Amino acid sequence: MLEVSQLAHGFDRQPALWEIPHLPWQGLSLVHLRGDNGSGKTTFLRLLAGLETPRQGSIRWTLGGTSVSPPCPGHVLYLHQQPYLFDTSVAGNLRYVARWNGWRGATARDRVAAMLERCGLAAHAQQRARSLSGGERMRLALARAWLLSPRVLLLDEPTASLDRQAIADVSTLISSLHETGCAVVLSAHQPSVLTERCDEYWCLEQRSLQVSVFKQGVAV
Ligand SMILES: Nc1ncnc2c1ncn2[C@@H]1O[C@H](COP(=O)(O)OP(=O)(O)OP(=O)(O)O)[C@@H](O)[C@H]1O
Repeated sequence: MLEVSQLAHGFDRQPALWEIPHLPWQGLSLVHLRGDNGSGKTTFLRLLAGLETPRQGSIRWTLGGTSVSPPCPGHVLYLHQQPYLFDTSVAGNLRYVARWNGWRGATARDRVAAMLERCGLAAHAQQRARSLSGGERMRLALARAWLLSPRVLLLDEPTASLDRQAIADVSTLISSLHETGCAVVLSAHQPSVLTERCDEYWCLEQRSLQVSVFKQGVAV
């Protein structure tokens, strides 16, 4: 699903943050991207989403049998740690996506209502999205992404600054999304219930990417 070749990226005249000769990924595993502060995790995720253009090398996503370079709008989504929310109600944020999807009338209403329930936001439907707590904001951003049925979600520190309950809630949602067949790469500094569920680790260190894969807790 993902094929990265000879990738290198840096800013201004600085040396490359890292060099990644080859990274193939089938998109089935739940991936935890880790690395020290400044190792280039956000930059890597933004490159995979097509929000930056690599200095060198190529990134190809295979979606529905077609190989494409990012950006892949609606298919490969990047979610920032403090996701942008439209300045309207919680339900309004989801209705916006419903319209984008071409849903109208009862179809749109039912799907928005079902997603609000699924993400535990039904009681907040009429609240202004920007007044939500950090955990609720992330759940709304995930709900909005989910309505788009993306093939890949790239999550930048989705549980940073959240308390234990909010981490558990967000983690459950991300796992559910992953179980629907959406490929997920998430960056996180702290181990959490979410990172413990990951079965593949991409570690940016010493200007390179180390990959470890686990099956039933055993490295393969
Ligand atoms: N637009 C930019 N212009 C110049 N330098 C940048 C830019 N974006 C990132 N950098 C630099 O690239 C390096 C990697 O940044 P990045 O945010 O990708 O790291 P990170 O691993 O996500 O860090 P953290 O864990 O602290 O969030 C940092 O030194 C940062 O200052």
